[in-house]
Amino acid sequence: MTTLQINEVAPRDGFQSEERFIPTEQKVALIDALTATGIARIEATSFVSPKAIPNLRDAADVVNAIQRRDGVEVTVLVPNVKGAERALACGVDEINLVMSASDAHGRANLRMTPEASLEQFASIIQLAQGSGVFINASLSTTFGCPFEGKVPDARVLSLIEQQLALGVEGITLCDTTGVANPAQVGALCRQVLERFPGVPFTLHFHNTRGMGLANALAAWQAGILRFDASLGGLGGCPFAPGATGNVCTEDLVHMFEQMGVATGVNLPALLDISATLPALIGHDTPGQVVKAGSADRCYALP
Ligand SMILES: CC(C)(COP(=O)([O-])OP(=O)([O-])OC[C@H]1O[C@@H](n2cnc3c(N)ncnc32)[C@H](O)[C@@H]1OP(=O)([O-])[O-])[C@@H](O)C(=O)NCCC(=O)NCCSC(=O)C[C@@](C)(O)CC(=O)[O-]
Repeated sequence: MTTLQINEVAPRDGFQSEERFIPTEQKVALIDALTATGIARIEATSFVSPKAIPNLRDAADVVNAIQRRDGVEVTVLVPNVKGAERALACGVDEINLVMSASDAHGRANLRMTPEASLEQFASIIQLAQGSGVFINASLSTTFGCPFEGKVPDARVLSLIEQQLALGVEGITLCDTTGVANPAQVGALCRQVLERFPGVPFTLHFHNTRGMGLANALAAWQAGILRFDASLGGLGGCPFAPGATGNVCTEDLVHMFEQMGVATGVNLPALLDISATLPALIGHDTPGQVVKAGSADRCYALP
């Protein structure tokens, strides 16, 4: 059976909305620990406006300081050409472009409509030509928008088609505010896999309404093998009202491993790192397995 690919996004999606600044060396230490657990990819930071996201103002310092490990790709979130120039200067493995499927979230988050984002993508792909950097694109509000409600599948499919036509190589479908349900996820995943064979699709869920793991399961049952997830369940887009944490990495890994689906990730190591998060960020995390222990945990008789 194919091993799943887990993309750890806590250093980006998780830290972007934390109130207190996490010192650069602590970010680097966390990333270095995470890349030793068997994850396929780490979203180390984002190259965005430091005024908009002060906690990631040290993006270049983080990318330049982390250890590079064979088999673990370093990706960074990029919204525009300025971000791409900064990312390319650091020698990342992947650029994860971001745009929204809905106009209103696009404007709130990126000050761009989807059409304007696609124009940025075209310039960035030109800029990255010959660099060997993989171009992924994350599509926010794929399953619904906090301002506009349901986003029609036809719009999502059309935007995917336009991204691919520009030269985007991989696509992440994002449930920004945790509105997706497993039936909806299964149906859309089957559609994209059938319509765009060979394109690596990743699913990015937020657990805002407790449907994150169920949605990941539905996506896997439809044939998806790549998942974004965030250590401790941290995360959330600061420009999407009501957004809360991503599906928790250790809970996701635990679920799949318990089902006999290989993730390649060392769960005990991940849990050890997750247990250090509250001290790092100054508050508890929503992760569950770190508190309850693995399902095969047995207690001593009273
Ligand atoms: C949207 C923009 C780019 C508009 O940037 P803008 O159009 O330049 O307008 P602005 O007024 O916001 O710009 C403010 C300042 O930032 C500068 N700037 C502009 N871009 C960059 C850059 N790349 N790197 C460094 N600096 C930049 C820009 O030059 C300007 O500098 P000033 O003239 O004031 O000195 C900016 O406002 C921004 O970066 N916002 C942050 C967006 C963000 O990080 N959102 C959260 C991440 S997306 C997310 O969480 C969703 C996701 C991916 O997880 C999936 C999901 O669940 O949906």
